[in-house]
Amino acid sequence: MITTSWYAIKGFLEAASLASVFFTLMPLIAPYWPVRKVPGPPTIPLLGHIHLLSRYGPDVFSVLAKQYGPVFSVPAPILGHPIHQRGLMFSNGTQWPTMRNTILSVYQPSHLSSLIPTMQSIIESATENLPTWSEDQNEEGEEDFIFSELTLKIASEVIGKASFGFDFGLIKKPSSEVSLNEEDTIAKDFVKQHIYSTTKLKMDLKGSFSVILGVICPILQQPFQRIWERIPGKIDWKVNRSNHNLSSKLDQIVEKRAKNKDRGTKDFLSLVLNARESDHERLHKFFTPDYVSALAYEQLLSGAATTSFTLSTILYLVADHPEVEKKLLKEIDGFGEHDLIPTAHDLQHKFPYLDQVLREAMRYYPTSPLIAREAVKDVEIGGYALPKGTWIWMAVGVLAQDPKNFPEPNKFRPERYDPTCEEEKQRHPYAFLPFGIGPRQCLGIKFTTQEMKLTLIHLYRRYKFQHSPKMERPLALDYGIIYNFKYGVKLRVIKRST
Ligand code: HEM
Repeated sequence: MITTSWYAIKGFLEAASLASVFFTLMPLIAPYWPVRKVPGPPTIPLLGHIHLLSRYGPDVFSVLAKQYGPVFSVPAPILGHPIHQRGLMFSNGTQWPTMRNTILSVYQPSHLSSLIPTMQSIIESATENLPTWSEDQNEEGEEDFIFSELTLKIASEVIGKASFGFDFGLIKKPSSEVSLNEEDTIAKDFVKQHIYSTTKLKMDLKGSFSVILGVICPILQQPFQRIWERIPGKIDWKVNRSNHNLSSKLDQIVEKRAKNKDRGTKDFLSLVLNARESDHERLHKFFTPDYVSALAYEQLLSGAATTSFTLSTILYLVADHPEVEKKLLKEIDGFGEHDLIPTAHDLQHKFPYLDQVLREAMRYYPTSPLIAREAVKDVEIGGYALPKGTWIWMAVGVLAQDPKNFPEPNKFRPERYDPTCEEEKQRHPYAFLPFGIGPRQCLGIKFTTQEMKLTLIHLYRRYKFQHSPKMERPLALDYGIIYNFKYGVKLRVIKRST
């Protein structure tokens, strides 16, 4: 049976691979692409449907957000590709406001603060035995550590607990603590399949003939894909099989949880299932089992790689800026004894410099360099006439490099976010958009900020970090729907004496 979750998963993989193929092929295709003129002064050349408004500065975004926010929806088709529209990320927007309001409770401060012990225990288990390096160690015996792999495990495990209520088993525990029931085993197989789909298979997809064809001639992609899916060994066949496995595991998880009436309210999946079983008939209609699977899976898709990427870039950047490291360690040490776990209130108010470091790292390496909207009717924005169906790609990454808003944009300087400094006061309010903007802004902002701060405080209380000699410069990135590291962030871990 074809399920919504299947579509959401497939959609994500295809969108991600299409985006990376797009970035690779665009410079080659651009000169031959028919350029369409939009009527109305001043004219913007549209490259097919692709349109980078960022060139025109943040003012366009403010118009978008203030006047037209509600008429924009996340585009279902990326590059004209018929991705299914019901998955959350790819939702066409008609049902989404109801969904968003319902699941918003999961992201409320009271629920988030109750997640601190869970997050903290995952962070502690994951980081207790890091391979450390000391100055007197010779180069032969040096330990290099691919930090981005660790942060991905932490971020996935946190989502596993917070969203699915499972221990995904990505972080090793003493064998005496491990006892697997049937649900744990399904959860482990599920996350293994997820990692395979979003890493190895996604990379393979760049070599998929149907995906490349989809970029050049979207109309031909589906028919070709259908043929390739039937030929064992072809990439489309592998993707199809992997999607099927992933989808059936996810459906099993949801089915088992739905049967469990003592599920409680601790994780996202249980909360959504409780909402479905509540008295609201409308919610019952919306939250079909397939939709619940897609929603839960999207937590993993949108929350793990993004958080992991940002955490790793912070460690990478701070390791390269001793003056930032010194200031940060002073703030963290000044908070209190090293075993004092900060509360949600502490995290929000007592680490202002850590806040600035986080923001500057997200400006320097934004996880989502592009955010898309589709005009659902003809609109005029900032004097530009955009016909219905136009895709508007907000290039957050380009904005974040604009020297008008970020003087010396190539410098990593967290102090630029100090609320008392002129640069911060004068900056355009929409110049910094790492979490998007408007009614479809990231739902996980508070969740991820809490998780990242807890992780960084725990790490910097115990360790300092240096770039490994094997760390490439500049950092090599893979371009897709979100950025990723080409070769990982390789660091040396140095135990702190205090
Ligand atoms: C550093 C970490 C993260 C970054 C940089 C990030 C960034 C983003 C961005 C740019 C968007 C699109 C917003 C727009 O179109 O205006 C988004 C959407 C979303 N994010 Fe995040 N995100 C992060 C972590 C998380 C986490 C941890 C979760 C969940 C636990 C999450 C859940 C979501 C959801 C559900 C959406 C879709 C919202 C909608 O369509 O209405 N994100 N995120």
